[in-house]
Amino acid sequence: MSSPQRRVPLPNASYVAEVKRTCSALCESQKIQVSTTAIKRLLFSPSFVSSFKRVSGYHGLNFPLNFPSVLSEVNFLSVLSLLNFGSGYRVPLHHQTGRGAWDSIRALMFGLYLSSSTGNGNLLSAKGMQTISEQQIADLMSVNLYIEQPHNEIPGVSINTLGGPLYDLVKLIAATLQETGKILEDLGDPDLGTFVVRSLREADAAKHGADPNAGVDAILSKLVGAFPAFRDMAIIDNQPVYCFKKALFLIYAIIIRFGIRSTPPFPLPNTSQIPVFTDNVLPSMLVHLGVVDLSRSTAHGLHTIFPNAADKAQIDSLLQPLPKSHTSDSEKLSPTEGPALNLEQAYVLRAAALDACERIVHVARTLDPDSLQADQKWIQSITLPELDLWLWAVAKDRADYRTLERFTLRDTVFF
Ligand SMILES: Nc1nc2c(c(CN[C@H]3C=C[C@H](O)[C@@H]3O)cn2[C@@H]2O[C@H](COP(=O)(O)O)[C@@H](O)[C@H]2O)c(=O)[nH]1
Repeated sequence: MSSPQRRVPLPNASYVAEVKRTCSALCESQKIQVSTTAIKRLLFSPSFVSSFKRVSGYHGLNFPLNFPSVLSEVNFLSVLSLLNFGSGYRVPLHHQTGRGAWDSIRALMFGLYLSSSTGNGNLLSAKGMQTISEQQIADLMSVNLYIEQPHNEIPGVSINTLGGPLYDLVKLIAATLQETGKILEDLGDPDLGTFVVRSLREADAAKHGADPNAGVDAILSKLVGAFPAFRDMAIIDNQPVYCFKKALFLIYAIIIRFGIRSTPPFPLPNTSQIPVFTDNVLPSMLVHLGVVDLSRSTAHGLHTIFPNAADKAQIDSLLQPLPKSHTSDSEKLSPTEGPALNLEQAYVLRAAALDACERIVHVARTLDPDSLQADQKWIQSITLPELDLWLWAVAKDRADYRTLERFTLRDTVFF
């Protein structure tokens, strides 16, 4: 069988348009349904209305680190985005460290940054990224790379050997750092931040016409063109699909941090139409909240993966407001493993989530203003990144949401 990720052509110049078009087309050909009724049920639900502003307002990208320069912070955010994967290892990570994928990668980034400032050489430079060992990564993430296995010859005796899912994750991280560091070095760039700042400047210089996505297109094409770890795309049933979650996240992280300044240190692209950063959380939540309907999507067996998802009573209960006794910290249950998918299934679901978010924002924007009460008017102006953050963060915000299963895919560096 040919790999879905081999021989995928890069999009033509309109990266953003191609992301949106290919995700929508795949959603449609896979018979995934997103109805306006289901979208409105979410938008006007007590859960959404009562938590949207609070939950989508905290982006969590202000790090308590004393960056010596703007470039150093851009580099930090860029490498963080490069490593923003590992969702398939959430359960073993929680089991060993009490943290999920995102918090584990953040811990790793802190560790790499802080050890770089103690005279060990800059581990976040192109050269440094190539020197980091698997053991160093494991230590900084507080994961144990050894598993106990029964001794081959001596019954009753077990030995510790390298292995297990977290060893696989650490290998993926090490390989991603090494590969990216090597490419940067070959390009003559001292670090990823330098590459990103140059791309921002070149995107600005090349800006022409009225296309609001021209800037994001230009930066995406540079990141995706240069680094395999950003080439988040596949061919599913002969259709190309482009998600580019980490590259889009990187661009938006820069906007969040530097867009608030009256004079940003470098030109920033227009991100008003930036697609959501589609991972495993977004599609899983949209299925549980009754927006993405998989019941007719039989080609890749998606109709069976979340058996309770179409249960009306469950959807109704999830759309109720957060019960007072169940605030975020009251219960930190260890998550349970959701359905393990293959690459094709995962791309179809991620594409569906990306397209569903486009539709949600479109429905919100086109609500009849006369039908809205004064305290509902804000719904019309929700943005894609706010919706992304709400879906991602609300999944951790309520005890009942925390128990909802997310699908998993291991062995990927894309989400
Ligand atoms: N769509 C979307 N996906 C996101 C994020 C983030 C980071 N969010 C923080 C950073 C900026 C935001 O403003 C948030 O404060 C991580 N992930 C994905 O989740 C995956 C699961 O992780 P966990 O549940 O920990 O195991 C992780 O591998 C990664 O693929 C996001 O924002 N949107």
